[in-house]
Amino acid sequence: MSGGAGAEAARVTPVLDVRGLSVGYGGRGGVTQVTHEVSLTVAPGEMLALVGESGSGKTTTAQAALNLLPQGGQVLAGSVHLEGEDVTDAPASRWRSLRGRRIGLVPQDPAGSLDPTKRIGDSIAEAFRIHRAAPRRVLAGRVLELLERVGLDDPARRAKQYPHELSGGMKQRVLIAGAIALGPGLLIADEPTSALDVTVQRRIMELLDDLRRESGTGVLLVTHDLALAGDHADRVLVLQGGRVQEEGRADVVLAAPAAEYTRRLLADAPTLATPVHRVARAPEVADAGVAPELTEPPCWRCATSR
Ligand SMILES: Nc1ncnc2c1ncn2[C@@H]1O[C@H](COP(=O)(O)OP(=O)(O)OP(=O)(O)O)[C@@H](O)[C@H]1O
Repeated sequence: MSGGAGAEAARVTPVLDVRGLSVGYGGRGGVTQVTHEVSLTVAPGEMLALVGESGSGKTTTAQAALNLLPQGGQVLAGSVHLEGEDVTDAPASRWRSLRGRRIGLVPQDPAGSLDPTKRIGDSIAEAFRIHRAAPRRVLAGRVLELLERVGLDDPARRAKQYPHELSGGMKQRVLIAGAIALGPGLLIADEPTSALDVTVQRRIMELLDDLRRESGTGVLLVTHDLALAGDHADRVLVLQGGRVQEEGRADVVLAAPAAEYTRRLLADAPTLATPVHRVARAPEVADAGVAPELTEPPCWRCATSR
């Protein structure tokens, strides 16, 4: 776990405040409710992990917070506040402005999320262009700064490359660069590392940790991976069948879960048996092209088993 926003964070306005959110899917034939009065907050600089088995409502909750529910999805009750602004019923035009500027999205599939016909630099510049957020003369420099910020070596060369010339981890770094381009207060990361191998996965999570520490960006992490949540999130919120089962500090909930459902999830989580975060790093092999970096994070699992 890292970040340490904790109690201090509770006193400031959350970057995301979801209250009593119920979502359903359907049409004329009727609506099936899939989440039930879910409430959560993400403070500046904090990472909250939404965990739960497949179908528990993690993605639906994150999509509702972004106002990006798929067709047929509808908010049945509840509210969403972004940095104190009630955006529950905000019009589409307001949401277009909020996404990118105030909320960044880190997608699950880096390979499928970049335009294969666009150079990396142009993809990142797109965020500035859409929001008219940087004059043309400074755009190239801003793109290079971002590529450097997310740990890519030789930013000038990377900016000219196409997605197929980059590894999966590097593509995810590019997408993170695009997501943070306009300095949003909140990043929503839905299984951001599930398509990556373990070593690269860990370095991407460390990058997210660094960004939130340096910029105070809050992160809502959607993951089915309890080990990942335990190693990186400040707090976890456990969903089952669209209902909150428990919520609390990640180290506390995962070391001593109060809910029977969380105990079962932990018992069924094979990765918890192996401290994957302690796997020896071989960045030059697994994540070539990424600048060397980072120190060893503290380990809640080792601490609790000592
Ligand atoms: N587009 C959709 N249309 C109808 N039902 C949907 C749709 N998307 C999700 N659901 C339903 O909503 C419920 C919650 O799904 P959701 O994808 O939010 O769960 P999840 O916890 O993110 O699962 P996973 O980890 O598999 O992504 C499930 O019952 C699912 O079948």
